[in-house]
Amino acid sequence: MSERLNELKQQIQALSYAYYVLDAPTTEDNVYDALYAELVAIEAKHPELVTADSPTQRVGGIVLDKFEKVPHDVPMLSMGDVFNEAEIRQFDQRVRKELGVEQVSYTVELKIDGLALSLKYVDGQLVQGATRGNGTIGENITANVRTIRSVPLKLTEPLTIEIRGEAYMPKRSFAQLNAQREVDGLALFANPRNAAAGSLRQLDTKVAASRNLDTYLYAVADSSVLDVTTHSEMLAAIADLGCHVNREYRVVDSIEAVMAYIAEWTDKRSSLPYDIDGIVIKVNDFAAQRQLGATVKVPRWMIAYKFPAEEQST
Ligand SMILES: NC(=O)c1cnc(N)c2cc(Br)sc12
Repeated sequence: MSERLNELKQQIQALSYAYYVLDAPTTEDNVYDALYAELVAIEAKHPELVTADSPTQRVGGIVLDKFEKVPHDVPMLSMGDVFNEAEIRQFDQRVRKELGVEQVSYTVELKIDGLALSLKYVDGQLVQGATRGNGTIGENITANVRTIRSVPLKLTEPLTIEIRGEAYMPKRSFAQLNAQREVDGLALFANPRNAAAGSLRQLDTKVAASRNLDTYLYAVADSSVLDVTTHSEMLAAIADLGCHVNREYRVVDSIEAVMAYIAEWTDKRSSLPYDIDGIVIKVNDFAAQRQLGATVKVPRWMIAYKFPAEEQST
């Protein structure tokens, strides 16, 4: 029986990964539903065989009375914002001067307009999900994070690692949620970011599970756990571990190429199924990042170019 149970868990996990992480469903919903129903039935008969990484354990039906505070051993820093080309060029000049080089490789990424998230794994098992909080103390929202289908409950490797990123609500989920709140006479959320934050701060996990949240993961608290020397290699490594990584990142070798990427996504951002509020520009090489270091509040090797505030439609 436990053999069939493990087979079902692997099959369901593979289908769920394809659907929620690769955004490429490989089977009809009814096939998934039948496998899931069989797993639920076997676990109901053999509760001793239920494991924390079973797909049935995502919505625990837990109602907390509060969120406990948890420390971030490695502070979750924010980043400096820039608003125009001149400031981007100043960043590039400072970086090349401090590194003593003519040319620097940058990783450019979409800045997801969501809520910063920390995911701690021990031997590959998800043991804690937390908010950024003030950067050194966050809130333990593990029960809610487990309900996000793109968050792996178990990594493909038994690593002990802290992976960070953004939880967000897709635009379509936001529109559906506000439409239902309108019908129910409830206050509407102002934007998907507030809706995602409000959903993850729900004490009732069933509510969080109903909000169709998603994640894009883009950092590791201690990259020495992985055999990587650059940010782009790290992104590929956490994608291989089963994390949802945004595919639009690029490695570029000039600030001109950074500008071109910004121009491209300034035009295309409204067509994305999720909100972005800027472009993140990072020195790609980890040794160079260490050489540049950080101020008390922000790293000196990355900046966020923020899009101009959108005209509010009247
Ligand atoms: N890809 C990234 O690095 C990224 C994307 N979206 C965000 N909201 C943030 C925030 C920080 Br801090 S980094 C980052």
